[in-house]
Amino acid sequence: MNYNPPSDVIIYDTTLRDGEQTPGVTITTDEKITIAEKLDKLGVDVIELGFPAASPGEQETFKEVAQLGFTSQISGLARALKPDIDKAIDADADYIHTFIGTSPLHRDFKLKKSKEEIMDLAVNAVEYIKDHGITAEFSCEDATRTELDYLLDMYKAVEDAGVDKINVPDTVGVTIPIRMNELIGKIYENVGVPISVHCHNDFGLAVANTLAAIEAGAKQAQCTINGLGERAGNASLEEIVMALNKSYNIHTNINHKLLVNTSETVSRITGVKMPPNKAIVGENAFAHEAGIHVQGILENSETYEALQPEEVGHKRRIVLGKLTGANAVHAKLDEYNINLSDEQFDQLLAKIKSLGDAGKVITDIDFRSIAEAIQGKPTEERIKLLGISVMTGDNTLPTATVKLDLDGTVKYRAETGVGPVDAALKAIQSLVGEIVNITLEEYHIEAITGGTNALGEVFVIVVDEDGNKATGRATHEDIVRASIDAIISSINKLLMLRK
Ligand SMILES: CC(=O)SCCNC(=O)CCNC(=O)[C@H](O)C(C)(C)COP(=O)(O)OP(=O)(O)OC[C@H]1O[C@@H](n2cnc3c(N)ncnc32)[C@H](O)[C@@H]1OP(=O)(O)O
Ligand SMILES: CC(C)C(=O)C(=O)O
Repeated sequence: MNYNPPSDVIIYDTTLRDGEQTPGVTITTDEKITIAEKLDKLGVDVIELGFPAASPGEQETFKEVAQLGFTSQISGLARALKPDIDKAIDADADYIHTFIGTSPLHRDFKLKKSKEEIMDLAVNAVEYIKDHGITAEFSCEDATRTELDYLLDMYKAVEDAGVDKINVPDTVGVTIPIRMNELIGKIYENVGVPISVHCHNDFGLAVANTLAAIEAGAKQAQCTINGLGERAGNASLEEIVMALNKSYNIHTNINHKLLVNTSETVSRITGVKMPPNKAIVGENAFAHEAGIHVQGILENSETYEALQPEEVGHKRRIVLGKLTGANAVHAKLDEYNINLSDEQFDQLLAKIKSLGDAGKVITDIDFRSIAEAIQGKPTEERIKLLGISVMTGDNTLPTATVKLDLDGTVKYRAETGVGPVDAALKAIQSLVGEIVNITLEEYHIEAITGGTNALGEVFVIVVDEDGNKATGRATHEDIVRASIDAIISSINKLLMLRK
């Protein structure tokens, strides 16, 4: 095994190029600017902004963003063809990443060119970039499926042509860490310029392969925020950077505290939601439910956390459910300054367990309202439903009129929506907007008896502008009414916080 890790690693972010190749994702100029600003603040060394030859619009966007004067270098991808490189130069790229497929599959089926022809294209491309005084990075596309001798010859040829950095892509994510380590070790022995890697995640090994390459001497990691990219994506920037920091003590210029915020921005703009269990940035990355874990965390968070949430701009969450233990409940009661007798405490723990057994979600606000109900405190309802009327049908715009008692004042609002429930929700949102801004995070409806007069049970989770969540549940023969009752009950719980 090769072990020549550098003391610091260059982060080359390709969220705006390979990340934009995520099926279904397109990023407008303004959105590219927003993401590029975040990446620049995050401290990435190079931003691969796009492929200027792809279209006039892509070239214009590239030019606009490249002129914003970021600290990060701005790179453009180009085939090993002069017209592509010219488009990148005309778009003001200060760095050009050029590439050509080198594996037998790419040579014979895609490019239909000999090894020599491909080498000539690569050398000419690098020389052309360097003649323009621009930083040149060169990739042998599908490097991990290319014959080793030919691969080394290619990299040596572009080194002679003056390339600044070579990149080793595992284009279809087929390699494994030990092979990546061997490959980079061989390139490191034979080529003098800094080595970069670009790993795809087809077998879930992109980050492991990137780290294996760095162990063998790679100086740069190409990666994306949230692991976005073609097919199963690329190596995730946040995972690489934190593994380098924590497990290898290798420095990057990344400001770790901005990782979660950057991830959220990219997720919102691209519409690609992170699974809750995504490392570093997922909603559950620092969430704990099991009683034994929570007790450990409360004593010393390192018992069950490899890093502190604050280090990456995240927050720790203690989640309540059937696996909750007494220590967690004590901690929550302390947090909310609620004093219970031993008997009340046992009732509360039993209630949490029974809700958990029934598969119910228990937010912190639900917890507070259950604890206060056990204390015998009357639940204050700042919002009361006084009446609703809905109009819907084939040729009618669904409309709902809602009449509420809001802190003692009677208010009405009519709104339209895609259906009566949507219209009613909009009317409620607008009525309560002066005291709380709510969004509906989850909505489920279930028929709990049979027939057309079945009882419908509606379950909702609403979120306020500070991210506080409350659940609401209501049952009624009329599903519009059940929906409104559930939403109002959840808003009343949220408003408890503002007492
Ligand atoms: C692994 C990666 O992620 S690679 C980057 C992928 N990104 C993109 O493809 C960017 C978006 N692409 C596009 O807009 C278009 O494909 C363009 C503008 C680049 C090219 O469009 P077209 O000229 O219409 O060609 P098309 O896409 O159909 O085919 C690609 C051509 O480039 C050739 N080619 C592919 N890669 C390279 C390369 N690195 N260097 C030189 N030629 C190449 C192919 O052999 C094919 O040649 P042909 O036109 O003689 O058949
Ligand atoms: C252009 C190269 C680096 C690429 O995206 C790949 O091979 O996956």
